[in-house]
Order: sequence, then C-alpha cells, then structure tokens
Amino acid sequence: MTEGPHAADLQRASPRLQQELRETLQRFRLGGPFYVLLWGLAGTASGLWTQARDTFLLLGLAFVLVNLLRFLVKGLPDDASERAVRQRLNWIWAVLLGNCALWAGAVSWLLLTTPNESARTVAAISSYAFATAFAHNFPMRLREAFIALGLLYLPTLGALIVNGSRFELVAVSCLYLLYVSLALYRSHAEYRQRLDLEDELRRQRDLFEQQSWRDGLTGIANRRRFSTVLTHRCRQARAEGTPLVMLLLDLDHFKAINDRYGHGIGDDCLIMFAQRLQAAFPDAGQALVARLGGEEFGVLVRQPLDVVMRRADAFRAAWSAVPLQLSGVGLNSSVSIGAVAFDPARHQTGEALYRAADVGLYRAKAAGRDVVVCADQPD
Ligand SMILES: Nc1nc2c(ncn2[C@@H]2O[C@H](COP(=O)(O)OP(=O)(O)OP(=O)(O)O)[C@@H](O)[C@H]2O)c(=O)[nH]1
Repeated sequence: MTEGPHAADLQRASPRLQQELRETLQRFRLGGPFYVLLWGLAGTASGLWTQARDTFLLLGLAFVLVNLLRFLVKGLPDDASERAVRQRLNWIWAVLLGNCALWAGAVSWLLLTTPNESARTVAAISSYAFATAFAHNFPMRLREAFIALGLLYLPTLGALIVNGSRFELVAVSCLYLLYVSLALYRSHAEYRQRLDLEDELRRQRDLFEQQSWRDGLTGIANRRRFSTVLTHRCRQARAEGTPLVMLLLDLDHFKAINDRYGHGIGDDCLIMFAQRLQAAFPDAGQALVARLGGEEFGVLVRQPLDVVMRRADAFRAAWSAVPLQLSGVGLNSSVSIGAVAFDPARHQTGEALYRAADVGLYRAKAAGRDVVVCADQPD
C-alpha cells in the first residue's frame, strides 16, 4: 500500500525540480559573508563590541557557522531522485530561514540595547538590504520567502516603533516593506513563467527530436534513424565481433495496389506491414525496424545469419499467406527480402552493408519475388 508514493519518491526528479535545486544552491552560497560583515559593522558602530563583547562575539560566531553550513550542502545528488532533491531543497531552506531568524534575534537585541543612532541606522539599512536581496534572489518558494522577509524586516520595523522613532521614518519603512513584498510576488511570478517557458522548450525539443527520427506515416523509425543506428551497430560488431544482419524488405507490385485500390488503401497496407514487421522483430536491444522510404523497409538484427534468415522467411510466409482486410477490401500482398551478414573484411561502412543487402533484394525480385535471398548466396 505504501509502494505507490515510495516508488514515486525514487523516480528521477523532473528537470524543473533539478533546475530549482541548481539555482537555489547557487544563490544560497553567495549571501552568507554579508551577514558576517554587516554584523561586524553594526556591532562596531554601536560600541557593543566593547560593551557586550561576549554576546556580540557569540552572535558573530553563529553567523560564521551558518555561513559555513551553506558550503556543506552538496549539489545535485548522483541518483537525482525526486526524494533526494526535495530533501536537499528543504535543507537549504531550513538553513536560509535559520540564518534570517538569527539576524532577527541579533538585530532585535542590538536595537533594543543600544541608543546609538548610527548603529541603528546600519542595522536598519542592513535589514532592508537583506530583505530586498532575498525578494530578488529567492523567489522559488513564495511561502518560505515571505517568512524570511518577515524575519529580516519586522524586528527592525518593530524596534523603530518601540523606540519611538519619527512617524515619517516608520511610514517610509512600511511603504518599503510593501514594495519589497510586491517585488517578491513579481519575481515569483516571473520565475514560474520562466520555468514554464523552459518546460515548453524542452517539450518542443523532445517532440522535434522524436519527429526527426520517426516515419510520419507508420510511426516506426525512419531512414535517418536507420542510418545512424546502422553506422553505430557496424562499429560495435567490428569491435566486439558480435553478429549483425541487415534485411532489406520491399513490397511486391505495390504500384499495382495503389493503382487498383487507391493511395489510402496503399497507406493502410504500409501501416499494417510496419506493425507486423515490428511485432516480428521486437526491439528489446536486438532489432531495429525502419521504413526507408516508399514501400521499402530495413531491419537490423544482432543474431547469426541462419537464425535471422529463418525469422525473415517466417515473416514473409505469414505476410503473403492470408489476404489483408483493409477498409473492407481484401487484397493479396507479398514481400521480397534481401539479407546480408556483416563481415568486417568486406563491409568497411554501414553504406557497404546496405549496398550488399540491396544486392540480395535485387536477386529476390529477379527470382520472381515473395522470397528471402542472402546476398552471399550463390545464384
Ligand atoms: N500509398 C502510398 N504509396 C507510396 C508511398 N510511397 C511510395 N509509394 C508508391 O509505391 C510504388 C512503388 O512502385 P515501384 O517502385 O514501381 O515498385 P513496385 O510496384 O512495388 O514493384 P516491385 O518493387 O518491382 O515489386 C509507387 O507507385 C509509389 O507511388 C506512400 O507513402 N504511400
């Protein structure tokens, strides 16, 4: 029962989630030193460096430790599982919010302890600057970013009110908080829009890639894909000494089918042929079935020649045995097949293997069609 969510957790994280982790991490590592630096400035300006050295140093040390924590979070996990990526993101946000809470506590203490005007100014400007930077840099998670904004901003604003600061100052601070909140909203919306756009681009790219190797009519691999795989498999067979056989299949008298029944039925015939050929030579890393153009198909199989010849002949016999029923029309069709086994001494390129298979096909047609002929077979 728990298998469903568990299995989903172990799935590979989506590109969108992976990107969120990359971007969050990149920005996460940048901010830390500024907290240490500005805390030092505020403490020195306030005189707390001398008046309450221990507390001041303790808080400074806490900023340094949080800063170090930022560099302990690693990038994309090796398995890139959804669960691992989410855990890493949660950890980053926990450190970020911890850092903001620390700033909130340190600044509240400073503002309530010291009457020094310049120290208060440094603390207030630092808080507002951190809040602004946060709104622009961490729009990935809106809820968490708002909590961070509150932690960075509100203690300073509260201290201004409690300390009886001038009305104009409090009003300007409130207006600026409004601006920062709106900026966070806008950055979040823009961030999501950008991710949506990138998702769409990825989808279009995948679709284009798929379409560029699929045959539009039958949906199986096209000539382009076949040529790429042919080159690759020839190289592999040469390097590993494994068997490789190419079949070239051409429907017999296909023009007559078109002429007699029309192109629509001709198309249906090609689609059915592709489906049956694919079923006869299922992929599973062994075979590649492609439409090379018109009524010509190619198959690559990593098996010995005698085995492939038997399979090809069984397919040929089954295809011509029973009339096809296409849109209520019954028609007879047969196929001629040329076969050739890869020989590293004779086939230097995929093109050479293709030409040899074509010789087999030519002989099959010349022999009266509806037959499988191996190119190396004597006439
Ligand atoms: N319906 C349909 N016909 C096509 C398609 N592509 C090519 N053809 C037709 O396939 C026929 C091929 O004819 P030919 O090359 O003369 O070969 P054939 O009639 O099969 O004769 P043999 O190969 O010698 O047995 C032509 O009529 C082409 O118009 C297609 O996508 N759909």
